[in-house]
Amino acid sequence: MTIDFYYLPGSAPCRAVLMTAKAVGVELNLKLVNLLAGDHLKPEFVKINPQHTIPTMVDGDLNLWESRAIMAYLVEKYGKTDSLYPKDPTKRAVVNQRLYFDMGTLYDRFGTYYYPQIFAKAPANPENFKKMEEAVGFLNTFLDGQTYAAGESLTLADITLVATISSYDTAGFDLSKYPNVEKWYAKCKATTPGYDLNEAGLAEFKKFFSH
Ligand SMILES: N[C@@H](CCC(=O)N[C@@H](CS)C(=O)NCC(=O)O)C(=O)O
Repeated sequence: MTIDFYYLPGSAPCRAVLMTAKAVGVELNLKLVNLLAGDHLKPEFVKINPQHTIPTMVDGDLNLWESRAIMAYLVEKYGKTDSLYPKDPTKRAVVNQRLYFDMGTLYDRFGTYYYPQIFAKAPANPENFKKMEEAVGFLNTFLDGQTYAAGESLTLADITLVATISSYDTAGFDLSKYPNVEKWYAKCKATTPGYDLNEAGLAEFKKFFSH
């Protein structure tokens, strides 16, 4: 069965799903959605996802959006093991905490600081910059004494967080003040399946920050 995947290579949540699919060994039928051309607002796409966001996945009767929900679905439905999203409630709780932290805090604060500058030519807001620094500081603390974001092995927490942190890096945010994050980031780059797909997407993403 074909899994349709509506995406843009540069989008951080899309990059996270691409890496997850690679890690799980699932092939996605890639369908580009050009946000700048308004593809996501066309009736045929709104019919699939009324919220008109990417990433969006269609697998049989299931239309699914929200990157972290898609990632969890791919592992649960197609993963040969549960290592990326452990079934054990205690382990899964920690992975979930990191997934929600990424969505509600780390990635959210990135968008709050950078996107008005990029898309609305608004001036930088130093208060929002401090919030971003605080969020990366939280991640640095979570990583104290452990190799990966939710313990000693790679999980969906790392995949979503590395998509976000690589966006910070690409935007020119200085990670050198966060040694645990730097070490973990290097480890993720070397060990996350499909990290090359993230790199390729970042090349697109970078264009927004180059002028
Ligand atoms: N929390 C969502 C965020 C999705 C999102 O905001 N995607 C952006 C592109 S990166 C988008 O589709 N924007 C167009 C819109 O909201 O209409 C996720 O993780 O999937």
